Amino acid sequence: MEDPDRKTEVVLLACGSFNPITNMHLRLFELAKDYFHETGKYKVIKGIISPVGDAYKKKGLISANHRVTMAKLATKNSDWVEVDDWESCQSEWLETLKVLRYHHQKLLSADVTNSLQHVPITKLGRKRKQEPNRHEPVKKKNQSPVVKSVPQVKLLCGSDMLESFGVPNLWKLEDITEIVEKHGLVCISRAGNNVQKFIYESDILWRHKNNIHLVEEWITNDISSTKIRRALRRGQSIRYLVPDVVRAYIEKNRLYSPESEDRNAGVVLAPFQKHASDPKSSQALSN
Ligand SMILES: Nc1ncnc2c1ncn2[C@@H]1O[C@H](COP(=O)(O)OP(=O)(O)OP(=O)(O)O)[C@@H](O)[C@H]1O
Ligand SMILES: NC(=O)c1ccc[n+]([C@@H]2O[C@H](COP(=O)(O)O)[C@@H](O)[C@H]2O)c1
Ligand SMILES: [Zn+2]
Repeated sequence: MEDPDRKTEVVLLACGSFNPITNMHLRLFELAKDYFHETGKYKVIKGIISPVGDAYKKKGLISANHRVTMAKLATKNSDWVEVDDWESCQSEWLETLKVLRYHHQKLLSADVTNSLQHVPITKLGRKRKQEPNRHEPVKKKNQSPVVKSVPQVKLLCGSDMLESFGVPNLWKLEDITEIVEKHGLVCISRAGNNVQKFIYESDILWRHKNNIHLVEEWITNDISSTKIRRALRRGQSIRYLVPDVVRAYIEKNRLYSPESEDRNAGVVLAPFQKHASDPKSSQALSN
């Protein structure tokens, strides 16, 4: 029997440039975890940082190799947030929905593997033949079944990312719908954004507002990667704004300069290239 007090397990996935990762990116995870635990209904079991690939073509985006390394250094002392480089290793830019699907699928496969490990070897062949790809709770002899649902993968973002859903040609309406319908979104407030009004003004977001978790950041902190890169270009200190190991890595490799800021200058951002001709994405959230 399913325990009604059992908490829903959640994995938080943050997608972005992380150019470079800042203390604020790490704070996003802590804020979201506190929020979910305070509801009493969820248990956050893992946080994943997925730096975007170079094919995103954002102006000033330095190589994924460096961005992933910095994110790994920044999270090496965390016992629950990790970096996944699958997205950044793809040769083409990937829609965020595909990244969410990938991580959900990965958890599903891990869960099935774990379940099968509990099934006696003699039964494995038969079980596989009868129920291909079925995800079933494992029933041990003389025990109640171990009901284990696969964790939900929720997209963790700042309010600027949520509001970017309204930028023409940037997101496909069907992607936004699947993100809020099947996965869910956790959005941390960010200075200058009025995300509640934004949700109110979109029928799709309003319909799924129960799956959009808004987290107020009371101890405000407006660090951004853009400001970090700007300070570095000007030879100013970034100490206490990014983890010290990240600062040391940037200095050692002389990562940000006026030249690096010019990378991809004049190049069209991948989502615009991909969606410009798609009428479904032109006005993603027009009502
Ligand atoms: N200060 C912040 N408050 C809330 N969310 C934030 C903050 N900084 C970053 N985020 C969120 O972190 C995710 C990754 O963001 P991203 O890599 O673009 O960092 P950024 O600081 O916004 O960088 P850039 O200035 O280059 O756009 C996004 O969802 C973004 O909204
Ligand atoms: N249609 C989409 O799925 C879509 C569009 C724009 C940006 N994104 C993602 O949002 C993130 C935005 O990062 P930046 O704020 O650094 O540009 C990136 O991970 C990018 O891949 C996804
Ligand atoms: Zn950003």
